[in-house]
Amino acid sequence: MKFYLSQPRQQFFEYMIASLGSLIFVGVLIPWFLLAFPPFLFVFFYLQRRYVVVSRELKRLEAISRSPIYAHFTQTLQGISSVRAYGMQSKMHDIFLSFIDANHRSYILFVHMSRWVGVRLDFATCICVTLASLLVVIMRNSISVGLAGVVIVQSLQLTGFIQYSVRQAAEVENYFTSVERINAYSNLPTEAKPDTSPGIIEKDWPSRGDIEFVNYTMSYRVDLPPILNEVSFKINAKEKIGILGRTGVGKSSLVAALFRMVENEKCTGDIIIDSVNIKSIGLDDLRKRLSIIPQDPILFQGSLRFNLDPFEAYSDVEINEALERAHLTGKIQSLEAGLQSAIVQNGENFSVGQRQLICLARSLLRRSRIIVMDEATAAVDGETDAIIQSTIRSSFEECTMLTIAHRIDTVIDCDRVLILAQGGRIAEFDSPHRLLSSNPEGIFASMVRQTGPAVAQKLQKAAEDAERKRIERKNIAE
Ligand SMILES: Nc1ncnc2c1ncn2[C@@H]1O[C@H](COP(=O)(O)OP(=O)(O)OP(=O)(O)O)[C@@H](O)[C@H]1O
Repeated sequence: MKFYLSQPRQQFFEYMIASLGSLIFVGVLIPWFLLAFPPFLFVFFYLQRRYVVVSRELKRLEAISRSPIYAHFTQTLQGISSVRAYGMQSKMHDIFLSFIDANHRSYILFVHMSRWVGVRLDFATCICVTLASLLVVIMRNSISVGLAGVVIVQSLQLTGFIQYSVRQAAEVENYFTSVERINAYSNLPTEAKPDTSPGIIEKDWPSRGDIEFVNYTMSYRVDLPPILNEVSFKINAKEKIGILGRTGVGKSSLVAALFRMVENEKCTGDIIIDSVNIKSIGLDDLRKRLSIIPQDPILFQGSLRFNLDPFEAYSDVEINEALERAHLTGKIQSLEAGLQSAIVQNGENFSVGQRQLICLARSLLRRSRIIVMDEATAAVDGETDAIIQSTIRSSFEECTMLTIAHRIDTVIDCDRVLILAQGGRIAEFDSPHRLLSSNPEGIFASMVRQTGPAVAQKLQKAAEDAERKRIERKNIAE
C-alpha cells in the first residue's frame, strides 16, 4: 500500500513542478504556445477520465476473479491425495483453467485499455510538439538557434511529463480498487459481538454443566430451510451423551448452535446452560467456557506450548500433566525441543491421531465442564481411539460430554444417546439399553442390527453392562 500510494504521489509532485518549469520556459520564449497549450491539457485530462472509468472497473473485475485462482490452487494442494485417489486431476485442472480464463478476460481488456489510452496520449503529445516546432519556425527571427532547440526539447519534456502524470493519476485510481476490496472485507457482517458479560455469569460458570435446548430452530441462512426444527431436550450435569444420525441430519449443527456459530432471524428458541441463556452472554465468555475436540483437529503454526496454552495461563507443570493424561508424554520426550517444538501450518508434522490427542490435552488443561467431541475419533486408528476413550473415561468423569459418533461402539456406554432424524428433529433419546429393549423397531436398534449379528450381540451386551454400572453408581450416590 505504502509503495502504491507514496511513490506515485511523490513522482506526481516532482513531475508537476518540472512541467511548470518547462511551461514557464517555453511560454517566455514563445508566448503563443501558452494560448495553444490549454486545449491539449483538456485533451489529456479528457482521455484520462475516459480511460479511468473503464480501467477501474476492469481492474476491479480482474482482482475479484484472481482470488478463486489462489483459493483453488491452495485447496487442490491441501487435498492433493484425495484428488489423486478419486482420479480428479483433469477435472481440477479444467476448473483451474476456467478460473484463469475468467481472470484473463478482464486482464486482457485492461491491457487493451492501457494501449488505447497510450496511443491517444502519444498522438496528442506529437501534435503538441509539432505545434511548438511550428511556432519556433514562425518566430525564427526573434529567437536564436540554440534557444529554439531548447524550446523544442522543453515542449517534448513538458508533454512527456504531463502524459506520465495522467497515467500515474489513473494508476493510483486503479490500485485503489485494492483498498476498496480491503474495505469490503472489513465491512463483512460479523458474528455477534464478543463483549463480556459482567454480572450475568459466575467466574466458574458452568459449574454444574447441564444443558437445555428449548424449541430451538436453526437455519444456516435466512433463505435456507431449517436444519434443526423446534428441538427440545435436557442434558443433566455430568451426563455422557452420544449423538447419532444419518449423515447430514444436523449433528454438527447442534454443536454449532451450542457455540453460537450461526445466528440469524431464523435461529429461534433458547439454549440454557446452568440456568443461563447463552444468548445473553458474550461470545468470548461462552466459547472460553466450553471445549470442543473437532473432527478435524486444528493446530496453529507456532510452538507446541503455544498450541496448548495460547494465553500463557498455565505453568509447564500443568501442561506436562495434561500431556501425560493424554498419553503424549512419550511423544513429547522424543522431541528435541520438548514443549517448544515447532508445529507447522495445520499441524502437519503430527499424525491426525496425535493432533487429536493434543486437542484432548488442550481440553484437559482448560478443565471445562462441558466437552464436545465431534466425530473426534473418526480419523484415527483403533489403538489411538482406545487411548482417547480411556483418557475420556478417566479424565472427564466430572464433565458433561456430548459425543458425535460414527461408530456405535463409541457411544454404546454413554448414559443416553440422542438420535437425530431427517428434518432436524429428535427421533429417540434414551439410554442405549432402554432403546434396544423397549424400542426394537427404532432407529438405534436398526443401526445396531445393521452391524451384523456378532457385533450386534456384543453391542447389546455392552449396553446392558453400561446400564448395570450406571444403576450401581446411582445407588451408591443415593
Ligand atoms: N455452513 C453451512 N451452510 C449451509 N448449509 C450447511 C452448512 N453446514 C452444514 N450445512 C448443511 O446442514 C445440513 C446438516 O449438516 P451437519 O454437518 O450438521 O450434519 P451432520 O449430521 O453433522 O453430517 P455429517 O455426519 O456428515 O457430519 C447438511 O445438509 C449440510 O449440507
